[in-house]
This record gives sequence, C-alpha cells and structure tokens, in this order.
Amino acid sequence: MKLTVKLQDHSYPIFIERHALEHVADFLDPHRKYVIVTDDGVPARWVDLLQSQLSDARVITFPCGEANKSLATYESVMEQVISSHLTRKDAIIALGGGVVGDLAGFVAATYMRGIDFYNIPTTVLSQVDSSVGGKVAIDMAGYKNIVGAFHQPKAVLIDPETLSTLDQRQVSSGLVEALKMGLILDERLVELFEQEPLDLDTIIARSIDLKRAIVENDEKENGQRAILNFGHTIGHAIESAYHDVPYYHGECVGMGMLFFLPDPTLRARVQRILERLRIPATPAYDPKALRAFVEHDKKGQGDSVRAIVVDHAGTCRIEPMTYDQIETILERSPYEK
Ligand SMILES: O=C(O)C(=O)C[C@@H](O)[C@H](O)[C@H](O)COP(=O)(O)O
Repeated sequence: MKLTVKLQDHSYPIFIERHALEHVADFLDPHRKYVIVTDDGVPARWVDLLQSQLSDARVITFPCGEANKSLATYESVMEQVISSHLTRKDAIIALGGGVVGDLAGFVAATYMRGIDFYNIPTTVLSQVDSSVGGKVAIDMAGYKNIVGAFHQPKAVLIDPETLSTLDQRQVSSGLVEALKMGLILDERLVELFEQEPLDLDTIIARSIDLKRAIVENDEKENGQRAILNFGHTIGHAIESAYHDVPYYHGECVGMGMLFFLPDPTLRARVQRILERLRIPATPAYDPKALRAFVEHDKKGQGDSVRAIVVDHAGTCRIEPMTYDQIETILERSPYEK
C-alpha cells in the first residue's frame, strides 16, 4: 500500500508492506551515500538487512531509551555524521522507533542546515504515529521534545514484519498512540481494539492514514494538528516526572488520556482497552509537581494550555484550560471504579 502526504513543496510517500525491508531499492536509491542511524535495541538482523542492500552506508548506533534523546547523544551522532563527510546530496536513514526517528531526524534537520532523511520505523509507536509528520526533536532540561524542528522525511517505509522482534510491552505501548488516533478521529479504529485477536496491520494502516490527513491540513501545528496531542499534556508530564521509573511513552499517553475523557462510560471503555493492553495505572503523583511540567507544554499560551478533550469516541475538541484547571483535574483520580 502506498499513501502520499501531500504538502506544499515536500510531499512524500508512505509505503506500508510486509517484507518491504527485503527490497529497499524499490523505495530509495541504493547507490546514494547514506548514514543509517539506529539504536542498540534494534535487532542486528534489520540493520544488516538494510545495510547489505545499500552500496555506501555507514551505521551509527546509540544506546536505546528515551534518556538518549539528549543533547549528548545528538552531539555524538552529529560528530559521527560530520566525520562521515556527508554532503548535501547524501541522506540520513532513521531505522528504529520514535527516539531514533526524532533524534536522527533532528540531526538531518540541522546538519548543513538540513539534508534528506528517510524514516524506516521498526516499532508500533513509530509505525502508527511518529514516523509521519516531520516532528523531530530532543529532550532537554527534563522537558520532552523541547528542542526540535519540523523536518519532513523524503519517504517513510513501514514493514510490519519488523514488529516480530518487539516485546509485548513495546507493542502495547505503541498501540496506545493508535487508540488515541481512534478516540480523536475514528470510532471504527477504537472498535478494532475491542476485537480478538488484534488486527495489527489494519490498525497500523488506518492510524497512519489518519495521521497523514491531519499533517496535510496543518503541517506546522497552527491549529487542528494539536489534537494529536490528546493524552500528551499530562502524559508528557508523567514521562518527565517519572523518567527514572522508565515508563514507555505510549504508557504515559494512555495514563494521560483518561484525564480528558469526561464521560464516565467512555472512560470505563478506554480503561478496559488499556487494561487489556496491560498499560500500567497512573502512579501516585503530586498534582502540583505535574502541573509544573504541564506549564512547559508547547501547547501552552500564557496562563493556559490547549487541552484536547474527547466527549464521544471519534470526535474531539480543543479547550483552553488554565493551569489551575489542570491542577484541579489532576486532584481527582481518572479511574472509574
Ligand atoms: O505529530 C504530532 O503532531 C503529534 O503530536 C504526535 C504525538 O503523538 C507525538 O508524541 C509528538 O512527538 C508529540 O509532539 P509534541 O509537539 O508534544 O512534542
């Protein structure tokens, strides 16, 4: 399947195909010079498979985990890119999950003021969401994605076969971003989460297509794209506050979504899906401490933040909320008994 993200001057394809990684020459020029950026959580078989099909591709590997979406890792990868003598004609390939895509994309966005970048996502989270849309970033001073850019990939290559080497926790965490997409835009996608067994390929294709449409309408998040942040306002705060617990990003988004589902019936429905995915419950937290992290949200506007609220599955609204309102929301448990 091929989808196209249609943008003013940098449209790009999203290829979704099982075993696509076995014939990359059909999707990108194998004779171009590349640097493949990956992390040590990506199995060697995917890295070797990609590298073996390219005539000139050095591999740069950094340690996996959100803690490495950092300035130090950025500097280390950038130094290696510089020593590889990439020119503006060459390109970077991100092979991995959301952290790899965000970091490699940010390197590509800033090296020589921007070179081409291909995204080959190998986790559910990156295949259903983060590989498309051009948000590239690193974390700094304890805040998520606080330094970054919009830098769209030249192409995205999704091979669901790469998910076969993921552990269940990674799969579930990534699926939360697809559930988010369903809750804000498409109830049929939410229903897919209530079927047994889960149809992963359909969930991926449906989710990334919804993302494509949003990015086409609002590439730089001047309006509607903000809805993709459903669950992230408090989710990012939990992720930042509990970075030593290592919750996965999707787990935090799952926790964060529950606070913005005012209808108890829908909240209980989502809670059931999250339990089935084994998403951990929100840890005990200090509302004031989480509020402090929310105050640095990129959707912040003075003394308020644009919160995303889902009243009915498949639709959502953007509601400006003061930080006092956020603190009040945080004071109440989001769970239905
Ligand atoms: O692409 C977007 O836009 C999103 O908001 C997708 C999010 O799921 C993703 O986690 C994103 O990186 C968060 O964006 P941020 O602007 O809050 O850093």
